[in-house]
Amino acid sequence: MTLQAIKYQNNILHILDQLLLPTVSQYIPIKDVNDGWNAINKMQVRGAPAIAIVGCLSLAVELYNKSFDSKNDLLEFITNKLNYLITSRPTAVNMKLATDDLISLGNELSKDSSVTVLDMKMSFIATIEKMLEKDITDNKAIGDYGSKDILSNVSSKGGICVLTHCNTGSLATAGYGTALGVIRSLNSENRLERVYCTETRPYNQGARLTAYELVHDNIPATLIVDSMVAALMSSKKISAVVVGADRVALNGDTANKIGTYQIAVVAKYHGVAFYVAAPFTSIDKNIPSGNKIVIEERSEKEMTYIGECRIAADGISCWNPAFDVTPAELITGIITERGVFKPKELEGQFKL
Ligand SMILES: CSC[C@@H](O)[C@@H](O)C(=O)COP(=O)(O)O
Repeated sequence: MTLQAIKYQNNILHILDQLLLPTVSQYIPIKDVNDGWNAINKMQVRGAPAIAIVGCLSLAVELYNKSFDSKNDLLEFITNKLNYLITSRPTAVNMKLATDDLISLGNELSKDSSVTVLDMKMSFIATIEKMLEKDITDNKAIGDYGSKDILSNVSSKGGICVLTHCNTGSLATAGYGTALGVIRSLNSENRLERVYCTETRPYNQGARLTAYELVHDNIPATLIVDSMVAALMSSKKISAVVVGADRVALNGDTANKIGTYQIAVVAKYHGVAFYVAAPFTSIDKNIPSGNKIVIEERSEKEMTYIGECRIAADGISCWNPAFDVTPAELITGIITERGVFKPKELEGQFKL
């Protein structure tokens, strides 16, 4: 059975509480946008695509039981709720792009006199529900394109070793995953000898979540500490690094989990291909380059404690940026549901 971070049926939404993983698997109900905002902000759900899907579904659940006097009231309601959801976490762009799409749908429907208030409400709900399905289809396409591209650049016909960072799998998406989707595809084609996953300090998405998914799916995997990446590349044959993205700028600069940038630098030094796997819903065509990306800074408690146990010296000050930006020049390819692009080819995709 595949892992499911998001369970949605008949307008009832539950999410797997990722703060409790890997020791406890517990689903919690999300009954409205406030619950959605809190779950995203506390990182009970995380990962750029999952943040947008849960945020939007929390709105769908709230909308379902509400009635509106006019289409203007409905549009104002969803605009306010969506703009609130965007404030839950600032770096991933997916929630913002979903907001723009839903508001422009609202503007279109409000002008159409054949559409009733109820039609408009149901149309929002149906559009949001489709996000779940589309994310899985997109991830499978990412997996196929990515595995083909990686394999086309290796001479061996046998299994290869890859490295990934953070969690980009079923827990970060509607299912299958982006970078982890590429790894799943390599594995299902019997071309994966081993995936190495980093612990991903300070929140440990790699040790807690990616390792959990890999063990659950019987994928050959080895956990390493973040500071072992250079040693790994100098002592083992790593064919590629595949990571996800929270926001890709138009020039290909990519914000992803803190530590991604240093892995890209080390990969360049060792001549290892470095791929970003991300759906178009993670590409921000309004940002020309990575220096315009807002980087979320999180509580120092994530660094100074493990659970309730303090591990850092009392009184030390901390800096805890949750993401960093990998410059486009370090990226071999951006794997999307429409194919694999060089960073400089990305802009052209928005002119088609
Ligand atoms: C498919 S998930 C891609 C990214 O969102 C992922 O790599 C990542 O950085 C997640 O960060 P997180 O802070 O856990 O939300």
